[in-house]
Amino acid sequence: MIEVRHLTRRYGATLAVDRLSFEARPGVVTGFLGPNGSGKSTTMRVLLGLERPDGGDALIAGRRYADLPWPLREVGALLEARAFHPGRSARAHLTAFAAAGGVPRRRVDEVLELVGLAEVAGRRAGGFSLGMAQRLGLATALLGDPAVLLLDEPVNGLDPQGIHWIRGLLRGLAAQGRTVLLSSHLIGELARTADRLVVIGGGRLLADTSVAELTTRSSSLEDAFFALTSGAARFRGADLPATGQQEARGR
Ligand SMILES: Nc1ncnc2c1ncn2[C@@H]1O[C@H](COP(=O)(O)OP(=O)(O)OP(=O)(O)O)[C@@H](O)[C@H]1O
Repeated sequence: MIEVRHLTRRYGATLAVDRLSFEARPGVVTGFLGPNGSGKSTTMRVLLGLERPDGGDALIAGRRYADLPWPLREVGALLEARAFHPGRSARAHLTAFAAAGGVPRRRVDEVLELVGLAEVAGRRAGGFSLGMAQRLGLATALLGDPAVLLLDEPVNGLDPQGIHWIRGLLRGLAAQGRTVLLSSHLIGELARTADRLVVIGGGRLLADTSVAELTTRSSSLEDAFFALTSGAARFRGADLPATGQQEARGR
């Protein structure tokens, strides 16, 4: 479970996240959608304890990241594709991570198999294509067998076959009861993978809705996205979660 409650984060004069509230629940792929610069990565970085909020809370399994006893086993994250030492092999990278996070070593081969990197596990990760690097990032996220996954634009660099594969993987992980939060600025891509969509713009919640509902209310998903992000949305209010509605009513 992920809970973001009235989260605010500023960078100087820029209000990157503005009293944002939403939840991502177990068993569901939640798409986190917004144009470039809308605050998605900032929200994820706060959830992962990499940034401090100026206000509000960002909780995983009811706790702030810093208060999780075994973070690697509670939450797996993919923020940047090439977050590894280029001279290390994929196996060495994962083994070092496993040792640091208290994860049994046998899990390394399991995740290499899961992401389709078993055959190249001994190669220098610095020579990996972007698609292979994304797979290694996913393997790292899955290492601790976490109940919560936070993935920032995970399909970047993947070919159509890779995108198809990652969709199946993420849906399978949600079907096992995990919480999956998946960010993108592309609505079409998210709609194929996610069950629910949390849409933000300018750091604020614009809609919290199901893909099915958004589809029935608009002539196309792209139209719905443009309507929402241009401020012409009619979804605001109707689809806001209870906390957001209370806030909108001035509580
Ligand atoms: N470290 C930082 N210092 C200053 N401003 C920042 C910093 N990080 C983000 N911002 C600003 O905060 C706002 C939100 O950025 P953020 O990266 O969270 O958006 P995003 O939705 O993830 O965008 P993208 O889809 O391009 O990744 C932007 O205006 C950005 O310029």
